[in-house]
Amino acid sequence: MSDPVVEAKRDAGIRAADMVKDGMVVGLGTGSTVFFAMERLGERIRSENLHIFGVPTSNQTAMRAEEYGIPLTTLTLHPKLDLAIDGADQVDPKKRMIKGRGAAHLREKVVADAANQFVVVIDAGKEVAGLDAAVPIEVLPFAYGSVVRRLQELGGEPVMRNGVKKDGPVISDNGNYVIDCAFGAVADPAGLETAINAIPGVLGNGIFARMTEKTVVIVGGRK
Ligand SMILES: O=C(CO)[C@H](O)[C@H](O)COP(=O)(O)O
Repeated sequence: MSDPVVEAKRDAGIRAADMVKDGMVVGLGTGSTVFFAMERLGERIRSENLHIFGVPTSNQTAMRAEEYGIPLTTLTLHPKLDLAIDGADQVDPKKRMIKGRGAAHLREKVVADAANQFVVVIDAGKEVAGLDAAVPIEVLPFAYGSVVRRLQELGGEPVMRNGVKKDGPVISDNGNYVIDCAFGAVADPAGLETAINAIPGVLGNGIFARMTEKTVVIVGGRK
């Protein structure tokens, strides 16, 4: 029997991939929903002779792109992208979101920022009335202790993200630590995004509250 959440993710991914036009340069996010979009892009490359390039946001996405036959490029060669496709962990009615379950949010935000349009693919379970998930924060290992103290001063409860099947901290694709910091209900997502980023040693955080105008949310299974 098919899983309705998986089918919703597949539907969202396919619909996002079908927004891609010949000649586009596309940001490729990270996560199970984006991988459905990438699988579909690979099929379109073969069946329609679609010519596109992708910019991957993680090592895992780069490996999937190879598997699906999506040619890759870099932000150095293509600093402006036509669109970026990515998943999210929570999305509110104003299209503000929390990302970073996969610890790829730093590169995901860089790639989303570079794109003319940000296409977010989710299942309905990701929709929330207000953001309240712990915020993933990528941190320079040298600054870990002082960043923890600053996050506590902001009212957060920072927890080091530890590995699964690996002892000790998760090391991001960029060689840094990841802190998950709960703030309860986030009343001002844009303000909190800015306040966290202002802490020396923070490299990026998973609140995406400043690109809502160019964001399109596709909820799988819903037209
Ligand atoms: O932010 C992310 C990775 O850092 C993912 O896009 C987010 O966690 C959604 O993943 P999935 O599509 O597997 O539910």
